[in-house]
Formats: sequence, structure tokens, C-alpha cells
Amino acid sequence: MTKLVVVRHGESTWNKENRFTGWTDVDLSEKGKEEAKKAGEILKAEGFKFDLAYTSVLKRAIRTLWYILDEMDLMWIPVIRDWRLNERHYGALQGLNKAETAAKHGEEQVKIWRRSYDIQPPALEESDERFPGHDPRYGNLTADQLPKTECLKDTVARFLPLWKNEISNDIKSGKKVLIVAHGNSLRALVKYLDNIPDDEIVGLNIPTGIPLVYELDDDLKPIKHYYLGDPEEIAKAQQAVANQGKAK
Ligand SMILES: O=C(O)[C@@H](CO)OP(=O)(O)O
Repeated sequence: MTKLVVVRHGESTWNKENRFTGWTDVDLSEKGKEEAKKAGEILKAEGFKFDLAYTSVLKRAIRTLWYILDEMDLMWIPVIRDWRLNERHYGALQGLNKAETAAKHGEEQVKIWRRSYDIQPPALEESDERFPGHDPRYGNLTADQLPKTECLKDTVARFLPLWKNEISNDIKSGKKVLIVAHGNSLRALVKYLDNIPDDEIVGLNIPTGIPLVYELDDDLKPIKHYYLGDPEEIAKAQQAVANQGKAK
């Protein structure tokens, strides 16, 4: 049995403002920094150790990882930053307020855009400054890897090769791995690991800054999983994520 720990970044400034974020590179809010430190404290208190960490190329995840490693006195371990762990690209919704979007298009439509498995939000034009092709950090991506929008199915498709060809090999070779990523890239991972059907993934919300532990067998099939923290607080935090799409 081996343990894999995954953490969604702490609250970002755009989580706080309730805006669709996607690949927009916003930083942590003050609360998000505290959540990240707390995640590190709890992992340390529970005796976790890591040999290797994976994160995205977005600073809310990278900084969360830094806080965790700092708390655990593990700032020296190798860190792999990979765009395939980025948040799902939210297309033309990026920057819009979720409650205002729900008031305009209806809560049902926003839920479809946020949580359906295979319906993409409206796409960006390549001329749009939000298109990742304008950002040097994505300079090595091929034209068909550069998203103009993504549904969760697209995120699963770009994340799985990273899991299958890299992360799972590290785990199988005995490395203790920490992944710090995003709500929807982690939904992609959880969907794959727990084999969650397309129509059930709609109900899964991952709270910010709370470590999620997966106990895996030798074939990396999950034996069980659990969050580290107070179950009531965690349930409340998950409900709060679901509620972000309400018109208010
Ligand atoms: O805006 C986003 O990029 C994500 C994560 O914050 O939001 P949602 O929970 O609506 O998918």
C-alpha cells in the first residue's frame, strides 16, 4: 500500500471574488495563504513525508505547494511543474463573476458549464489576449494542445498522459508523491482513480487547501480515500464550492 496526497490550492483572489478563473494566473488571497500553511501543518502533524511534488504552472498552486513544503521543512525536494495539471480552461467565461453569469444565463446553464462532463463553455478567439498561445510559458505546446476552452473530458484527456507516463511510474518506483493542483484538474484525477461515471462527476466538488489522501494498492487502484480535517468543515467547504454557481 502506498499513499498519494493531493491538495487543491488555497483560496485565490478570484475564488474570493467568485470569478471564473481557469488558466488566469491569479495569486492566493490572504485566507488562501493561511489555508496552504494549515495544509502543511496538518500533513506534518500526521507524519507525512514526500520525495517529489507535482504542480501546475499557475502561481496559486505553486505558492500553495511552497507553503506546504515550507511548513514540512521539505523545500529541497524536486518539484515538477506541468501545464497538464493546470485548472480546466474556462474559455470566454474566464474573468466573469459566477453569480452574475448565473443571473444572466440561469443557474442550470452555469451548472452545465461548471460541472457537466462533456459540454464546453464558450470558446475564446485566438486573437483574445486570454488565449494561452500568447503566453511564453506555453511556448512548447503544439497548436492542438493550446485550449480555447475545455470541458472536464478535455482536462481528463490532457491530464491522463501525465498520470500514466510519469506520476504513476514515480509512485510505483516507491516515491512518495504530493500533487498540488486545481479544483477541476483534481476532479479529473479523482474521476479516473475512483472510476466515477460521467454523470456522477457533476456532484463532486473539491474544497481549497484540504489534503486528500489516497491509499493505493500495488496497481495504484484506490483502497480508500479521506480528507485530513474536520468532516463537518470539509462538507461545508464542498457545499460552498457548489454554491458559487448560484445567482444569489
Ligand atoms: O473558476 C475556476 O477556474 C474553477 C476553480 O476555481 O471554478 P469552478 O469551481 O467553477 O469550476
